[in-house]
Amino acid sequence: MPDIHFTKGHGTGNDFVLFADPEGEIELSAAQLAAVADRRFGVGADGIIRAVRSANLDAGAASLAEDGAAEWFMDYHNADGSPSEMCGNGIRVFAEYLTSMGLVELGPTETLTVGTRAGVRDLQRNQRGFQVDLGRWALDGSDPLVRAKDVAVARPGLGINVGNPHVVVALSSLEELAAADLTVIPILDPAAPEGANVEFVVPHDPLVKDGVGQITMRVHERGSGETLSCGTGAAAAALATRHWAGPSAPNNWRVEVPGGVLGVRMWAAEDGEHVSLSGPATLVFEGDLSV
Ligand SMILES: N[C@@H](CCC[C@H](N)C(=O)O)C(=O)O
Repeated sequence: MPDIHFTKGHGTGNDFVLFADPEGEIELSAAQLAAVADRRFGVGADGIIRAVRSANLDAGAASLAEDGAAEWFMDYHNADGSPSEMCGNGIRVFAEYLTSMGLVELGPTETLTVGTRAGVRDLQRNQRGFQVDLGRWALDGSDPLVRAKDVAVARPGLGINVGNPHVVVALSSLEELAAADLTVIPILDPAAPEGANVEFVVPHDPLVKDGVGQITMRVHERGSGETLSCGTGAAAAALATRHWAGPSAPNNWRVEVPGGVLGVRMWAAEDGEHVSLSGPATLVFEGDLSV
């Protein structure tokens, strides 16, 4: 039964339990992770993040750290104990955690490279908190019909991968968005074999203000249920809205989520178009638990 010193943090209300396991000695089962994330019987969180040195990952995971390019690996699990490839809010909070715990030193203009199951990701501090390059994105062609409880008719969804899988659905008004019951898992047709995070988005009218696209979204996260924010989901929602809006749509987006505001930017890199996410990263308290 390991004793774990943890830190609780959040990014726009998407909250995490973080702990350091530099040597890679702590393997928690899905049931143990879910018990920590439980909001009544545990610490409570949307996700659990273990900080492990890439050099100490087991052989399978080590390939994901891309030959040690990143000193630290973000081992991310959802509230139900399932692993995910990537977490856009979590990786910013992870960067804040590593720096504030003195596990890495990061100058104001330096880049921190973090290993994830989706590959390595680069972060820098900015005026919002941290910016992370989520890398190349792709339409995944899944495009299921999506039915959410208390949304009158099934809607067409756009499947987008930003390191992890998303389906984005447009709703017509903020009233309709508020009425959706996202405590119930939205039904996808066809079903996604690996599951998907589902974002419901309302484009603002006018869509663009001062050159920046404006949307509001809510999300049902795979493995965690409705959360106050999802960073990769915000990126997917902005990408989907730009796709629907056509060629004149901007590359900078302001995404309102129930827990705050995130910034999304699409930009041309040597290997194709990347998408970046900016937002706050806040550490709240520390504690000890026996798992
Ligand atoms: N909240 C995260 C996404 C966490 C993982 C997701 N639930 C999945 O299973 O892919 C974010 O901020 O991106």
